[in-house]
Amino acid sequence: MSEFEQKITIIKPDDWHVHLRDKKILKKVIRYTGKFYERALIMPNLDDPITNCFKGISYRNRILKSMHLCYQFQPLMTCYLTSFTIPEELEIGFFKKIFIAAKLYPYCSTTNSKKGVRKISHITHVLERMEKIGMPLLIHGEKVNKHIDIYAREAEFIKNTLEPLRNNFPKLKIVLEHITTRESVEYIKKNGSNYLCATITPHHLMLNRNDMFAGGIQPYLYCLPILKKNIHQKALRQAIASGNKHFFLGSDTAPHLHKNKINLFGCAGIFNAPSSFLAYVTVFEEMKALKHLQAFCSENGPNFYNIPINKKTITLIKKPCKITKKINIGNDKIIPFLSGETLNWSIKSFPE
Ligand SMILES: NC(=O)N[C@@H](CC(=O)O)C(=O)O
Ligand SMILES: [Zn+2]
Ligand SMILES: [Zn+2]
Repeated sequence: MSEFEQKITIIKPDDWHVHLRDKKILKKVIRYTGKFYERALIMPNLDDPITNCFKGISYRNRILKSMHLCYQFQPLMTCYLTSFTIPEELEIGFFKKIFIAAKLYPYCSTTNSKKGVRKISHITHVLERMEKIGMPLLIHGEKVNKHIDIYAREAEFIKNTLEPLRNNFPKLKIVLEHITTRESVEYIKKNGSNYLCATITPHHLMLNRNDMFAGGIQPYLYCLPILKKNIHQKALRQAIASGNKHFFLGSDTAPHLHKNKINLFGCAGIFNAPSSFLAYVTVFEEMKALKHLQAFCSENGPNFYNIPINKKTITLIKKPCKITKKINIGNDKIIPFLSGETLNWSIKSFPE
């Protein structure tokens, strides 16, 4: 694939980190993931988190019922770990293909993580079982307490939590979700394997913390882990441009209603489903690394999760594409990442 190409066809991508929420929001946002992605790994942090098989099955059914005819994708479910998670429940969920992974939210680290895990020692038996059965552990990797600087949470987590966890469970498959720092990139470059990979979001590739304060505070760019300094953004961009197969696509599309974004104590999360794929393409092109686009979007993820690579393809053409300005939801709205902006690439054809 040359850098001057006007048309690119790649294997249809999957999104390995998606928040769809529920009810009204689910119904409105779901089509945007279906427009670009063949499969999506659904995060379990609903207001009432998905903590067992029963909740996993009913949430998947609600997702399938909300699916738009033209824009279908396969939802792959995850289970939310708490201090009360029962290893047998996870094992049944994994073998019955209800869940393909379990998610670790450190207590109070992000949206809906109040039922998260306070100490790794509380889930030792769960992790032992996951290691034994080959069930991947997905991690929101931030160590949060009032003494740790918000910009240092991810590095502290790697040092104080992830390192010991990997030493104790060397055969546990782990995805460090939405990495944001140079230290994390280095860590994955050094230790990445079939047991350790990381996802990277389009907003952490395109933005740094200056953008959050450009022309006044920008609540729509507030997400967790928070946007970091430009040196970290640069390291993330170089990581994907290097073609290292231990990084893959996880958009962390995280819709929140406008009123909750601009509120006092506004919520963290960026809804990027309408723009995520085209944003990734833009960054790969800027980095002159389009030859690695397909592996990042469509191969490295399934290889890690041990599932087949998609058969369908998606074709991009070099034609301006304007990103949806807003999505109305009742009397409120959700504003997407890159709302109203024009990107250089459009989708040419949707696979049958
Ligand atoms: N990324 C975010 O800022 N928010 C996510 C949760 C998460 O992925 O940490 C959300 O659910 O809103
Ligand atoms: Zn997270
Ligand atoms: Zn997320």
